Amino acid sequence: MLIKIGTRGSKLALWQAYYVEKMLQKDGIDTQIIIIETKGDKILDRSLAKIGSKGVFTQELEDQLLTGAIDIAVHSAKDLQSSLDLAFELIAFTEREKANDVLVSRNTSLSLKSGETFVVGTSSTRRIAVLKHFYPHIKTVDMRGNLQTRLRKLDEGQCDALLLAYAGVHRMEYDDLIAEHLLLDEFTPAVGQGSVAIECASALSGEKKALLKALLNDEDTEKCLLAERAFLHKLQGGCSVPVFGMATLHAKQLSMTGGIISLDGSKVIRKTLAGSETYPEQLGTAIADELLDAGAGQILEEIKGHQ
Ligand SMILES: NCc1[nH]cc(CCC(=O)O)c1CC(=O)O
Repeated sequence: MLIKIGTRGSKLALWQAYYVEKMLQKDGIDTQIIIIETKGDKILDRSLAKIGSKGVFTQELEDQLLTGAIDIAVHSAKDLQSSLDLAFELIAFTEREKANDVLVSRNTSLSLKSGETFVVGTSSTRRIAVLKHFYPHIKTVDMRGNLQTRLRKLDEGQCDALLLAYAGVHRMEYDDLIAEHLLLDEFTPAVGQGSVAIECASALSGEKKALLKALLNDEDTEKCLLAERAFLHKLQGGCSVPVFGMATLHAKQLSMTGGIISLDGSKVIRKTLAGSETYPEQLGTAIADELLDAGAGQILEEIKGHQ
């Protein structure tokens, strides 16, 4: 059997595609990697919030799923919208890498905790808001582009450090530049961070779907991601809204922390609940409901007014 794998062309995206390819090849499946450029790759001079985050990294891949030019699209799970069109399905989530954020710099003695003032490059509304809340002495500059572009900007002196997902830094083998691992209680990651999601057209054959799920899906990660994505869906957050959420599964106990932070970092609402691993979506939805009861709707309105 041949599986055609669609991916964006950045180094991190290709790492993810090769990772998936290796898992398939191990079981004797033939593969072909097809690189597809998305709007998010082409437009680098505007923030994601301004482009309109919906589908910026996924639209062109979905177009090719429909034509059959590719069988699967490989995504960073956190780049995916919280709900897909009915014509598409997520059939697998790969085992999650450590989900925390890291501070990256050529000067690895830098630390947010030190109280020293320095400039951090990031364009994530979540990371900017969390910095303002916990580390108001830190200055930020907007920084988009793939990891290699950001590192170049760091080397050009546009900032002293970057705030990035550990998963991407590790996969690109930049571990030596990690100055600090950030706490999950402060920098709770974006929904899906660290996992690779496999999308297919709903019309893909049942045989291919079953095989792909069997070879690529990590059930524990899937349960966590289902909870997180239900949470995101209920709060209607795209990747440009500073909503965060992370579920974990220990000894069959599913637990999740989810929250929202205002853009200026002044208001944070965060809840942690435990739930049943059999119904992960219920847990995500319950956390979203608790946040809405605690005033999340008002923060969401403020953010929409801003963009
Ligand atoms: N928004 C871009 C993006 N999408 C996925 C990752 C990192 C890897 C991952 O979480 O799977 C990154 C870069 C970053 O946030 O540092």
